Amino acid sequence: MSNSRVLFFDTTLRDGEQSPGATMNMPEKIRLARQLESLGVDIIEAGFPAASQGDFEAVQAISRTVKECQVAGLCRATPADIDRAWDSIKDGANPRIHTFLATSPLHMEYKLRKTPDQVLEMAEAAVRYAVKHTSNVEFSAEDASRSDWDFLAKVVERVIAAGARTINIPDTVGYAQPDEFGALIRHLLEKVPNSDQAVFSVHCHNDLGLGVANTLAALRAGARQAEVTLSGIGERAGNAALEEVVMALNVRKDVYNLTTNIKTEQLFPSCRLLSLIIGRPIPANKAVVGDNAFAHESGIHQDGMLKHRSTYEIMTPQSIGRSGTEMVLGKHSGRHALKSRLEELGYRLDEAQLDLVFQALKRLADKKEQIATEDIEALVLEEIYRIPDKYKLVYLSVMSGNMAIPTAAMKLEVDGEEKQLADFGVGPVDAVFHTIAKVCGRNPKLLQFSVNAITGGTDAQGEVTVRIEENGASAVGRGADPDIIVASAKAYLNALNRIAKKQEEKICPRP
Ligand SMILES: CC(=O)SCCNC(=O)CCNC(=O)[C@H](O)C(C)(C)COP(=O)(O)OP(=O)(O)OC[C@H]1O[C@@H](n2cnc3c(N)ncnc32)[C@H](O)[C@@H]1OP(=O)(O)O
Ligand SMILES: CC(C)C(=O)C(=O)O
Repeated sequence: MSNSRVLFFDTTLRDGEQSPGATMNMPEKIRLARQLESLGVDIIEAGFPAASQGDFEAVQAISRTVKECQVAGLCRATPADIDRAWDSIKDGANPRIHTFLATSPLHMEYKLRKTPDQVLEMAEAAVRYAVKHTSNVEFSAEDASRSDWDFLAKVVERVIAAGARTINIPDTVGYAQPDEFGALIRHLLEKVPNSDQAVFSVHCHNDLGLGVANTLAALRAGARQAEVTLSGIGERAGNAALEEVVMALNVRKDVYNLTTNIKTEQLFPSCRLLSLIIGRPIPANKAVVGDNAFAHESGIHQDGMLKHRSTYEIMTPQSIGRSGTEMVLGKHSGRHALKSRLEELGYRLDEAQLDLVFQALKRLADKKEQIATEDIEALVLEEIYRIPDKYKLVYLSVMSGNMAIPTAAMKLEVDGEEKQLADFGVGPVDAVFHTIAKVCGRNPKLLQFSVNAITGGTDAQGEVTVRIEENGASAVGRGADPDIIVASAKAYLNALNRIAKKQEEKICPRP
C-alpha cells in the first residue's frame, strides 16, 4: 500500500456505543456496519466481545456479514478476553484482534496496580498470545499521551517484536495538544527501531475539542491509521469525527497529500443513519454534516454565494452526500437572495415589487424565527398580487379569554380615511369580523372560515381563508400572519375588498 494512504478505522460500534444513550441493538449494528462498508472504511471495530453475550453475538454477526472491511474486536490484555474476541471474529473475511493496555504512570499505578515492568511483560505476552490466532493484531497503549515517551517507545518496540502489525497511540482523555501529539508520533516513528514493521494509528478523544486536530497532526507526522467515529460520538465528549478528518484531508490535499478509501458522498447518509438509530439529532452547527453546514443566511454571504459559491463554501454539499446549498431567507438576508429565491419559485418581480416583498420579509423575520418557502409565497400574494385595497388594516388589538368578553379594537383605512372602533363578539375572530363590518359599513355573511398553519412549529405563519357573501356577490379572501387573529382580519378585509371591487366593476364596467 502506498505510504500516502490513510486507513480509516471506524469505532462507532465500539467507542461510539460507549457514549451514554447510544446503545444499539443487533439489527441496528448490522445495518450501520453495512453502511460503514458502503462508506469505504477499512476497519470496523464492531464491539468489545468480552463485555457481554450480546456484544459477542453482535460482533460475530457483523464479522459474518461484512466482506469488504476488516472487522476488529477489542479486548483487554488477557488470554480470556483475547480468546473471546477471536471467537467472535474468526468467521469473518478479515478479522483483527485489537488488544490494549494502559502505559501511563497514572493508569499503571492506580488502575492496573502494576509496575512498568509488569505492564511491559503483559503487553508483550498479550500480543504473543493474540498472534497465535491471527497475524492481524493491533496493540493500543491506552493513555499513551500521558505516558513517558521513552517507556512508551519500549512498549511499542516489544509489541511489534511480538507480532503486532498496528500500533495505536490513543489520546485517551483528550489531553494532548496538536503540536505535542504530532511530535510524539514522530518521536515513536524515529526512536522505535522496528517502527517500519507496523502501521501507526491514533485514537483521539475530544475532551478539549481537539480530537480532529490531534488526529490530523498525527497523520502529518506519519501515522497512517485514524481511529474515528461517525459524528464524533464516543465516551465522554466523544472521539475525532470521521467526516471531519476525511473532509480535512480532502479539502486540504495541498497540506496533507494523503489519500483514503472513503466515498465522501456516503458521509451524510452514514451520519444520518447513525442519528436515526441512536435517536439523537445531528447538531445543526455540526461541521460537515450539520443542517447549517451548507446553509447561508446573511445577505452578504448569500450575495457572494450567488456570484461564486467558493466565496463561502470550501466543499460542495454534494461531495458529502447532501442535495444542495440552502439559502435561508431571514432577517439577515439581502435582496439578491430574495430575488433568486423568487425566481426559483417562478415570480419575476420588478425592482419596486421586489422592494415591497423585501420589506415585508424583514417585518416577518422580526416576528418569526424561520422563514419557509410557503411564507415567501404568502408574502408575494399579500404584497403584490392582491387588488388595490379599499379597506386597509392600520392596527388591531384583541382581548379574549375565559374571563373577558371578546373585544376587538381597531383602526382601518377606508378609502384613505382612518376610522377606528371597538366592539364585541362571541369569540375573538367574531369580534374582529363584526367590528370590521361595522367600520366599513357593510353586512356580509360569512360562508367559510379556515385556518391553515402554512409552516410548522408554534411560530408558524397561519393562513386564514374566508368566503363571504353580500347582496348576491361572494368572494374569497386570504390573509397570512404569525398571529392567527391578525391573519383572520387580513383575510376578511381581503374578501371585503374583492366584493367591493366586484361591485365597483358592476357599476362602472371595464371598457
Ligand atoms: C479507553 C477505553 O475505551 S477501554 C474500553 C472500555 N470498554 C469497556 O470497558 C467495555 C465494557 N466493559 C465491561 O463490560 C466490563 O468492564 C468488563 C466485562 C470488560 C470487565 O468487567 P469486570 O471483570 O467486572 O471488571 P471491571 O470492569 O470492574 O474492572 C476492570 C478490570 O480490568 C483491568 N483492566 C483494565 N484494563 C485492562 C487491560 N487493558 N488489560 C487487562 N486488564 C485490564 C482493571 O485493572 C480491572 O482489574 P481488577 O478487577 O483486577 O481491578
Ligand atoms: C482502547 C483504546 C483504543 C481507547 O479506546 C482509548 O484509549 O481511548
